[in-house]
Amino acid sequence: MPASLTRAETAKHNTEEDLWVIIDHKVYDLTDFVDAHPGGSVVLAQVAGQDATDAFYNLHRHEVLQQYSDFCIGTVEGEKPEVVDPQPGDLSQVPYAEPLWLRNQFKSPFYSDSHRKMQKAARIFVEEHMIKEAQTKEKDGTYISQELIDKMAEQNVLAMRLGPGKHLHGRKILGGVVDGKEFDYFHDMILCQELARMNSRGFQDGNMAGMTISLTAVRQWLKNESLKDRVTQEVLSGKKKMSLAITEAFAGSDVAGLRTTAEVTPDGKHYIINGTKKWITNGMFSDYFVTGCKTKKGFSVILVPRGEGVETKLIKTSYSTAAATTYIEFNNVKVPRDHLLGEEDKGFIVIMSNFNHERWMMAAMVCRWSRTAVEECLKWSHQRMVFGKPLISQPVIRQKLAKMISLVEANQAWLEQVTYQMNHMSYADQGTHLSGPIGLLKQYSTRCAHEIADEATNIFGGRGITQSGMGKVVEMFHRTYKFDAILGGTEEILADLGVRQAMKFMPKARL
Ligand code: HEM
Repeated sequence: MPASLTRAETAKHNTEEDLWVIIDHKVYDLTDFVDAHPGGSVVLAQVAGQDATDAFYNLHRHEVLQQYSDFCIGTVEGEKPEVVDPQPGDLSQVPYAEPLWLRNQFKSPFYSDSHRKMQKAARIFVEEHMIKEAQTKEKDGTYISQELIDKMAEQNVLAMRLGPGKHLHGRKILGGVVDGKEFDYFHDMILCQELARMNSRGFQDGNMAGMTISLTAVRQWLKNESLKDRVTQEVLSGKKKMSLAITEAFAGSDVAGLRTTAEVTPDGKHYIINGTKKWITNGMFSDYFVTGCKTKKGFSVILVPRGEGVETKLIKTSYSTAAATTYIEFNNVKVPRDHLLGEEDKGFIVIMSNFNHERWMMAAMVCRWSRTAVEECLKWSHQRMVFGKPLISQPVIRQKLAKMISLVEANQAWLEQVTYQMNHMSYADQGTHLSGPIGLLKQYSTRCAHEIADEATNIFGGRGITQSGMGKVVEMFHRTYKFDAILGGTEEILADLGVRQAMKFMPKARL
């Protein structure tokens, strides 16, 4: 039991040599921390012996108090802490901080008990095992630990990332809360949105994003069954890593402009691959590269194991190098011919069919990120005092919040509609009927993120452009939402795709 202390007793400890303060009805002995305090000793001396709740929350995130809880020596007699102290798995009580289906007052036709159990288990897993590493790696730029990969493999988190399918049958997910057979696109969406809560955009990609977008293609298109099974087993058990290597410095979306070549050897048994790839997520630590190449009469996709002639170099982008964004050089790399995905010269369909799931995942994640930015702004504008009043008492701030909330809610509602369609369509039908809507959804999500990041940064002011402290979440969101606007297809390409796909079904109607 923490000690019960009076305000009068606390007031006596009012010097730099003996310094207590009250924060949210709890007493903290900061005597041994004064010299180490990042904000310096002067500010602490100014509030020594006093209630420093407002001063503290104007300058620090609540998580600082959780990290330094050892300094707490008791609670003020007859008083109770008021600030919510979130525990792993908790839902946020801030309005609009969770999608409507997770709020007690609201109902949704899309979610079953199984989805709810999965959400809870995923949140606890992320909070207990991932957030700390994510935030550390985001800062120091090093890659995900094998320990975390092993933990994700053990709980089948890696397998879930590929979406629903046979690879999940017989697997128990997150300690058995969901059977692999019942896993659908809503479970998939929930996982994406819970992972996005790590607030570490570079690490988010560093966390096996390469596998998520390349093993799917191998499973769908590689004809050599034993090779397919072996690679799947190696990657889903976390022993090997892989990435998708399509983009080059010479060409991105226009596959026809790619210059990496794959020439068949005179005996017809191998390809010899030459060329370069750029911005390849996870390339630095990948063992396999699903690589787009020019072949005799077109474009082909080939599974290239790391080996002689493959060289990888780190590229620094505006998010963390934890993503392991890579420049790759293939110099006379010899690969057996049965490592081809689909048909030779017909690789376009392999890449195109793979894009839907990737783009939809990105839309789900960026929507969740946008929501986190809204939550941050609601909390901040509620607690921040300006001109003697909370920031939220300014009508201009409420207008900004109204716009941000509306964008997020509209985005989530559309995402759920598309997800429902995915649950009720074959993979092939999704290619025909959903690639347009998914393209539009992704470009809309990132356009919304653009607006939200802009407003959120202005609400946070200087803190919104500072990488530590109160505005760090908004700062990262503003700096990194563009990755979602570019990776997997730029907004312009996707908007165009959406309209062109729609025109394919245009009847000969007249006004
Ligand atoms: C339990 C008590 C406290 C702890 C553990 C603590 C810890 C910290 C930490 C870790 C930082 C670095 C920035 C961050 O991570 O947010 C910081 C910054 C700061 N702290 Fe504290 N602090 C405490 C109380 C206070 C109080 C009572 C005041 C003022 C009256 C204060 C004033 C500041 C200031 C001015 C900064 C610099 C903020 C900035 O750069 O924007 N701190 N503190």
